[in-house]
Amino acid sequence: MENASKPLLRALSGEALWPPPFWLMRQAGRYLPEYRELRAQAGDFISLCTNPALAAEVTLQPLRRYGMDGAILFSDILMLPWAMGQGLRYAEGEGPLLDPIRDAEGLAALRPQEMRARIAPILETVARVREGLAQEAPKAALIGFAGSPFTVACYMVEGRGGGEFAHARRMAHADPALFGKLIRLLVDGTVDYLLAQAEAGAEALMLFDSWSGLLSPSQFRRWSIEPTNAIVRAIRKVRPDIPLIGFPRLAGPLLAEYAQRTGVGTVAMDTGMDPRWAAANVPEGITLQGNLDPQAVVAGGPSLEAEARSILAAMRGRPFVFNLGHGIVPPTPPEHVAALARIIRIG
Ligand SMILES: Cc1c2[nH]c(c1CCC(=O)O)Cc1[nH]c(c(CCC(=O)O)c1C)Cc1[nH]c(c(CCC(=O)O)c1C)Cc1[nH]c(c(CCC(=O)O)c1C)C2
Repeated sequence: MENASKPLLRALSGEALWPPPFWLMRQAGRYLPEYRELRAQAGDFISLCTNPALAAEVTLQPLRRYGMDGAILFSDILMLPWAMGQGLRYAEGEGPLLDPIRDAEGLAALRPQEMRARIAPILETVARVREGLAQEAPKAALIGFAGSPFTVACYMVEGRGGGEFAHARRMAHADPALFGKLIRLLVDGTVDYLLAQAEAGAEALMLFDSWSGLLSPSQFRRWSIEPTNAIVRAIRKVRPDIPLIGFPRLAGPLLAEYAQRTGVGTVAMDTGMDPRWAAANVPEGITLQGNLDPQAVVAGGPSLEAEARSILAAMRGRPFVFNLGHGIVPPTPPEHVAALARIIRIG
């Protein structure tokens, strides 16, 4: 299937389509009973992410129910540090736990040279999802992804989520040489990882920068915009046309500078971003994506409809991909997602 016939790829490449294409962050996952069943079969989360048959199946599950225009590879941003040898486990109810890296010795213990071998099953998943889409959903495009260097570094230094990443942000100020070394390692690893996904069949690539909004403006430029721009330039040398989506969550007005300076063709808006402000301040040629509150989908009813319609109204006439402002949450009733899909399809 050519790019020309896939609405998501057209919108990501700058075309204003109406109704807009849509997909939803974390569209595969715990809110779906069929996911919970498969997850129970796989055992732990890392086993699921490294089992190509099961991970491909989980990736396709939401498309069967809702007909999204995009499938996002089922994996996690922390599979990159895992592939570089950092200890990682997912504790029930606690989220990811890593062996924290706080000094030069910790950083030197990583084994980036092993990354390619360890991601092999993830690349196999990408290839299987492409085959599955060709059979079941030929107009849907496959999105590959990675975390941005800063966001991944937050987890690598802190060892866990759930807070404000004080150790990571402090290291960025107190020892920028060490933090910069970690960021450079991640820039190189992310370029390799994303290009490998593209080679295996990913048709668009997204960088999740979930925590860059915690940074001061000067630190945001140094640790989010600059590394993202380095990744974009390196990918563009090999794949000049592959659509790239950046998601600098909680960036506020720095979203405009991120859009101008990183080189990504699409910026994703978080829940707090006013889509009218983004439409006025992000250059016209850049596609916008977002930004319905995931809690509106949990609630459903008139608020879901009104919120979705106001985003659609703000984005009309502009290259746009409808999505949420952050990931779907587990208590979301599956029928509310179906209602949302109907609202978007009407436009
Ligand atoms: C379903 C899932 C994922 N990760 C985690 C889970 C829950 C694990 C389970 O089933 O128990 C653990 C898992 N992994 C992570 C977390 C968040 C930890 C925290 O609170 O800091 C959890 C619970 C870290 C993570 N992981 C991700 C981000 C960036 C986006 C965001 O901000 O939400 C982040 C920050 C990306 C991610 N994560 C995932 C995907 C692919 C699926 C899809 O989108 O449909 C993607 C793109 C999948």
